[in-house]
Amino acid sequence: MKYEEWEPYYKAILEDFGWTPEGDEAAARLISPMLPDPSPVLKKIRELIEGRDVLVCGKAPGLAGDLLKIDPSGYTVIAADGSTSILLRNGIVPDIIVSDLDGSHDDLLKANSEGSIILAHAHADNIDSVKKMVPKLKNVIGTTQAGPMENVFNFGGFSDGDRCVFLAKEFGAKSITIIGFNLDDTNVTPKKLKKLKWARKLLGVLGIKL
Ligand SMILES: Nc1ncnc2c1ncn2[C@@H]1O[C@H](COP(=O)(O)OP(=O)(O)OP(=O)(O)O)[C@@H](O)[C@H]1O
Ligand SMILES: Nc1nc2c(c(=O)[nH]1)N=C(CO)CN2
Ligand SMILES: [Mg+2]
Repeated sequence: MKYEEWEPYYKAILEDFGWTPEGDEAAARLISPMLPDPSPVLKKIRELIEGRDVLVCGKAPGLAGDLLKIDPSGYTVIAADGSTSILLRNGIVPDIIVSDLDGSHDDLLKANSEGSIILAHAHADNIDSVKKMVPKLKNVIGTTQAGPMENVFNFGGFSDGDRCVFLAKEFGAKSITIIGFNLDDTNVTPKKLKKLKWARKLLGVLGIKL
């Protein structure tokens, strides 16, 4: 999704959470010089997604059960952040992890060392994690929810799970199968529930009803 198309949703999210863009913009400027040349990683992402069946994994409690019903081997597996830990425990190394670095750092590093590409998302509230983790990662590109920079990308989407789906769309997936999502989960904080509501709305923009 082009930034011009994303921006109205971003503005509405900022307003809904009572945030301003400056913190996100500062985070993008912070991560930018920490990143290696994105071209080889972008090429790998395209190879992994374009024309391929993609499996997006969220971190809802149902993920482990959903994994019993599907054979991930025919898919490009994209993990939303915290779902990485559950996937690793089930013997699955995600091809790509979309993360704002608030899941298990050890599991993120383990998956990365075993081949997972990382999309590290910088926002106003994860600056310490960006500073700590990004220098330790390889095969990493940076993302932002604010205006993109030359090497800090915005493919659309807000929380890790919906950003996985926007990524799959952007890079031309043949199909997108979504597991480990429960957007009506009442067992979460009010802030998380608000993020899940946004996930439903943003997936709706892509024509995906969950
Ligand atoms: N019931 C659920 N609980 C948690 N995550 C869910 C659920 N259903 C779907 N998901 C997706 O799984 C992703 C898991 O990522 P993660 O737990 O790191 O959350 P996040 O996006 O960083 O949000 P937060 O800042 O609240 O942790 C979420 O972004 C969300 O889109
Ligand atoms: N400023 C800010 N941005 C976010 C936040 C958050 O907590 N604060 N959480 C997200 C979930 O992936 C995505 N973006
Ligand atoms: Mg996260």
